[in-house]
Amino acid sequence: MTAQALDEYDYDDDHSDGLSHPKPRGADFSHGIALYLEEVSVWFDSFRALNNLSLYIEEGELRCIIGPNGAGKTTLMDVITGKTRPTEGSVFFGQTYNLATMSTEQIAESGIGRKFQKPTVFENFSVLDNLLLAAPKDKRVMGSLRRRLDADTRNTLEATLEQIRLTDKTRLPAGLLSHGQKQWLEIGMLLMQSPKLILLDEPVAGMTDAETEHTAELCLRLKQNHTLIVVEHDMSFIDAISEKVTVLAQGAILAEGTLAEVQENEAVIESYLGR
Ligand SMILES: Nc1ncnc2c1ncn2[C@@H]1O[C@H](COP(=O)(O)OP(=O)(O)OP(=O)(O)O)[C@@H](O)[C@H]1O
Repeated sequence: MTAQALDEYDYDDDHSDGLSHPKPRGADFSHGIALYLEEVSVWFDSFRALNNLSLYIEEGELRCIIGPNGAGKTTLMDVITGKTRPTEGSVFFGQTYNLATMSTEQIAESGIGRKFQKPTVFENFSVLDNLLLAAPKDKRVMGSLRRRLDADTRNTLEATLEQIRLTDKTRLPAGLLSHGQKQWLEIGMLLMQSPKLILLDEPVAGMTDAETEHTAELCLRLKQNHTLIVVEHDMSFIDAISEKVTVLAQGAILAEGTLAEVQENEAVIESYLGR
């Protein structure tokens, strides 16, 4: 019961303290493209992990990236989030942000959120406190004497708990959640930052079938308000959520299309899916 748990915090809809307004997100999607990579290569010494890769993700798209081990999927996510710099090529978030020149923190603040495969929630903290800790720094209330939530944060919290279906677990220490629930909590922690683009790295690894199904539903809900890139090996999950699928192999795009289309592609069958 969100309302009761949230009522333990003072409610502040007075924005005059200047802390209550979300930072404006500057990413300009006016051309309909959320993310574009052009002729990106990443060299690790003499090994080329990404090979002249060009990728365009439209605003509101849910793009699935699949491919064999070592194809370059993680490297691609690392390039988007600034963890790895492209050796060649350009990476833009909307029209505005040249990601190749920004720090990981600046990229996160610009509206790109990434969930890694392994959940990293604070196990001793409640679901609610994990979400509050993930709120942008100027909105955190944990250290303050008055546990005060501004209207925006409260609204974001309620919407997030609803999205991740943990509304009835707000007081539970995160360590007591199931593996799937921890993953959803971590997605919720991303949502507290109001990202425009969400990257999910193998979100259903280690999940039960029921959890996988719930995660597919969550991704489809997220798609209503976010652009998503999902890297996953689980084909039944991809089948449940996918529109356009990009198949990577040896750092380059092997095929792109619906899952059915790429599954029939001879090169994809040879290098990844098999017969
Ligand atoms: N820091 C690094 N130094 C050297 N080689 C690296 C580095 N990071 C990745 N690689 C290599 O680049 C290639 C692509 O790796 P990457 O992790 O991007 O693949 P992947 O598609 O995510 O694979 P998986 O499905 O197994 O996670 C691999 O051959 C990997 O060994």
